[in-house]
Amino acid sequence: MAAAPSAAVPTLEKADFLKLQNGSDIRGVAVAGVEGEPVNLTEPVTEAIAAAFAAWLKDKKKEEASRHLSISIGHDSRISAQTLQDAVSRGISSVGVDVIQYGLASTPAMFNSTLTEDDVFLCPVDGSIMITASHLPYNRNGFKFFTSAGGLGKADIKDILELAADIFKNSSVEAYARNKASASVKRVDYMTVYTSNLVKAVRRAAGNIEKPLEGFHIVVDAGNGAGGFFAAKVLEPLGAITSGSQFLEPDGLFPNHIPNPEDKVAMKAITQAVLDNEADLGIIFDTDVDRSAAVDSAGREFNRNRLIALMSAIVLEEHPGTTIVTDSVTSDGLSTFIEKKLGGKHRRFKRGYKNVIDEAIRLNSTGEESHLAIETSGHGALKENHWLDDGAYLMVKVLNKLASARASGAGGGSRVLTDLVEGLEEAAVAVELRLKINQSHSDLKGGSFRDYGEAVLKHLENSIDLDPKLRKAPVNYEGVRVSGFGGWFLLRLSLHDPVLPLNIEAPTHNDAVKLGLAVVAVVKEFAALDTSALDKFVQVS
Ligand SMILES: O=P(O)(O)OC[C@H]1O[C@H](O)[C@H](O)[C@@H](O)[C@@H]1O
Repeated sequence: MAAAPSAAVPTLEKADFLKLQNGSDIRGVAVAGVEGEPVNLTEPVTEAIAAAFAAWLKDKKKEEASRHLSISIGHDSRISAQTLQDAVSRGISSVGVDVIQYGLASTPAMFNSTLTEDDVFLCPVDGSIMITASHLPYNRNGFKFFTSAGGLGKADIKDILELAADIFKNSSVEAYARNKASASVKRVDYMTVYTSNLVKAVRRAAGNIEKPLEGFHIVVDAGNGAGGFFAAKVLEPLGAITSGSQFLEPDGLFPNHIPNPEDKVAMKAITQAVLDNEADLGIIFDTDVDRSAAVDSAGREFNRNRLIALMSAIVLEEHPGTTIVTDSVTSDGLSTFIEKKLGGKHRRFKRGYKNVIDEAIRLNSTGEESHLAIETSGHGALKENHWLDDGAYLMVKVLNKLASARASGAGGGSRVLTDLVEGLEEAAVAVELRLKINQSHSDLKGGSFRDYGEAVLKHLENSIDLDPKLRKAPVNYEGVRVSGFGGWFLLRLSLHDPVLPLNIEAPTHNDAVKLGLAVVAVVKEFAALDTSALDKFVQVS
């Protein structure tokens, strides 16, 4: 609220607000009841953050000061969604900016609302807030912010949180009431606009056929997140049968599985649904639908490297030779596939969806053409779709492929997709072990976990230089990536957590252990590092 601190609201410092930053998102605990996780995304904190975003936006748009600005708000299926939506609305209104509530929505739809030109739906909005904590547990929640230039970056989020701390401290009840009176709150069914655009995109690609998916049986698993719309509002109008789709109803306790295409249990659930229903294709989304994965009719998963291979094949058919930007944990097999089989260029960049998208945009600005930025996590953005990070749009590209293959007489089912990734070499063993840094350990000597992690990486790098069986990757943008024993490993700092994730891929468990041992030798010297996961892995049974 311009939240007037009261006796009931504890004093919060700038540092408390800054702790809510998670890269380019804001994340916190919004629901009480989990031991050791006190609520820090309270209503007053939320109001202050929303007010800060609105004030930041007003500042950016000063030259348009004569008109009322508007911000759209959407949320996923979390149980704290309603409370936070109301608090966000109050915060925005307190600065005199209009609020347009969309209700249950997807993250990409929110960004889209800053680009859509449609007066009836009060679009385009000047800014947008998605209330979500992606796949995190039910007690968390958070915010993602957009303008027509895309998602806000780390630096902007930091500015907004600093401003929120000031607003929280200094606001007066009078100013709040005055500003609020001049702002309006409206509700709009924007998801109808967004989904009809997805439907139109598939129809257009199929040569303006009304039902290009007629006869295809496609099951959707929304994991009780916000993605249930995809079955009734996208697939069915296109003619697909969607019976057997599951967990489409929003339920913020996520009773069936975590909505996360990287999660093994989630992937098993959609795979089983495809097989049980003898469907042509399965589609799964994360909670807020900016990530997705698919499963073919034989139960083969298109997630992680395989999803990237599939999307690369589709995009490289349309744009021969283009550069595919991916995150850092992608496999060697994927690089070979993109470069040798598909004739594209692979830029293995850093982890983080914003990092890969920004890198693709940067490459284009330097004259290197790139049409796809995608992470193993299932985040993916295409140039043709305004670099919008959209799991649903990735699936639209997959549907286009199915429809066009059938139109050109190819056999039915998802065979065409399976064929597209033929030749992708996959390691028999692929693991991710996450080594925690104990931040209160004396070995940190008062320094930050980042400095400590960097010291581990430096030491590892030096030790690799001394080992003739190991070879450092000649081009690498994050952490230490090393080849050897027919495989590779990457040790890097987590984007947000005091953790060093270690990815290992190798042809056999034995080879993977040999790679793991090269890391063990180094990390053992760092007492604040919890190496138990790695120790367990290298103990060959
Ligand atoms: O660095 P990590 O801890 O593995 O996390 C990396 C992940 O962080 C967030 O979830 C981002 O949304 C992802 O884009 C990113 O891949």
